Amino acid sequence: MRLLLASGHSVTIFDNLSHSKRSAVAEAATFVEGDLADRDLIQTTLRNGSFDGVMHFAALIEAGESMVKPEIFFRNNTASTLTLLEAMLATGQKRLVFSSTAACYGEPEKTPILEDAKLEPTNAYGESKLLVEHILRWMNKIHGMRYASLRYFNVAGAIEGYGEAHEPESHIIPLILDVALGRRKNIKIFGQDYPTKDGTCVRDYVHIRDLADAHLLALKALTDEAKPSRMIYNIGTGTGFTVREVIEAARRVTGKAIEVEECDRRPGDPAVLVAGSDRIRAELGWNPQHGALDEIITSAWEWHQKRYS
Ligand SMILES: NC(=O)c1ccc[n+]([C@@H]2O[C@H](COP(=O)([O-])OP(=O)(O)OC[C@H]3O[C@@H](n4cnc5c(N)ncnc54)[C@H](O)[C@@H]3O)[C@@H](O)[C@H]2O)c1
Ligand SMILES: O=c1ccn([C@@H]2O[C@H](COP(=O)(O)OP(=O)(O)O[C@H]3O[C@H](CO)[C@@H](O)[C@H](O)[C@H]3O)[C@@H](O)[C@H]2O)c(=O)[nH]1
Repeated sequence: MRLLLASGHSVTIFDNLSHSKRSAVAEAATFVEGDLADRDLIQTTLRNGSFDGVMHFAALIEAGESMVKPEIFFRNNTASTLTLLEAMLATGQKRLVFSSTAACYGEPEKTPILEDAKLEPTNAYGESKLLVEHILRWMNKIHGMRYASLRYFNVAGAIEGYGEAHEPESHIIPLILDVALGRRKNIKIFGQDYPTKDGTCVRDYVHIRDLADAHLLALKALTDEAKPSRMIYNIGTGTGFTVREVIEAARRVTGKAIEVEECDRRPGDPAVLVAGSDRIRAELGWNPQHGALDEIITSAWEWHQKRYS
């Protein structure tokens, strides 16, 4: 949103505020409070403006929760996305950037994961997003909908006063920083027996600023009819870190001890998710600048302290 505004775009945010606050929306953006399931309101919103494209971020995002209540993920992430797509078709809006996920892959056969790797999610969250990718393929084939599906790996870090906060918080870096700030007693490590160098899960952490750049590039490509009408890209750095390494990096950055508690595995977590992102680098010129883990955590820490101190 902030990068779009800074690049001269007008932005309309459509969100039901189920997992966010109105205050996160920049003053310069138009805000519509509504649910993805409300086709009439989406259509009215699309008709009220002139849009280069739709960026679709709205979703339930906790892989762990999806293994307890899968039905709400299929309803909210899959069925309601279909409602959005129907509204787009009805209003002649044919460009979409979709927030997909590394969770579409499941447990990879090879690392780094390339976009044509097998797609076998290990959690219902990933499946709910993969189903959208399948729907999009047909929307492209039959209706000519132009789309970019960006499979984010683990997004983290902060930019220009905007950082990572989920409601409730479930993500590893903000949780660790909560411990550093004394807002939580310890960080739980989910699983110590994964086939990784220290037994904890490996993830590829990508800075939110680099992710935002990828969205702008994708939108630009969608408006260029000479570019492919269907794009699928991994968004990650190509370097993975174990949970213990992330905690160690946070200790370095914050100077705090950060107590840990060793816990059982969280159902549905793949052992290793590391991106091969050469395709978006080659085709769209994506050039991530903020990939170093310490830099990501430093930006997150600065933001976290301001927010909660
Ligand atoms: N954070 C990550 O590491 C990560 C990684 C891969 C993919 N993604 C995807 O990126 C997107 C954004 O994730 P985030 O981390 O900012 O999560 P978030 O929870 O902060 O943002 C999701 C937003 O969607 C809204 N929303 C949910 N359901 C809605 C509905 N039915 N109608 C309207 N609004 C609704 C929520 O209120 C919230 O503001 C999601 O689609 C997520 O699956 C995130
Ligand atoms: O208290 C915690 C929280 C997480 N973890 C572990 O830390 C890693 C990262 O977990 P988390 O931050 O919850 O992210 P993921 O479950 O990897 O999922 C994120 O990254 C995915 C892409 O890789 C996205 O699709 C999801 O939306 C996003 O939540 C995982 O191995 C977890 O098991 C812990 O050990 N303790």
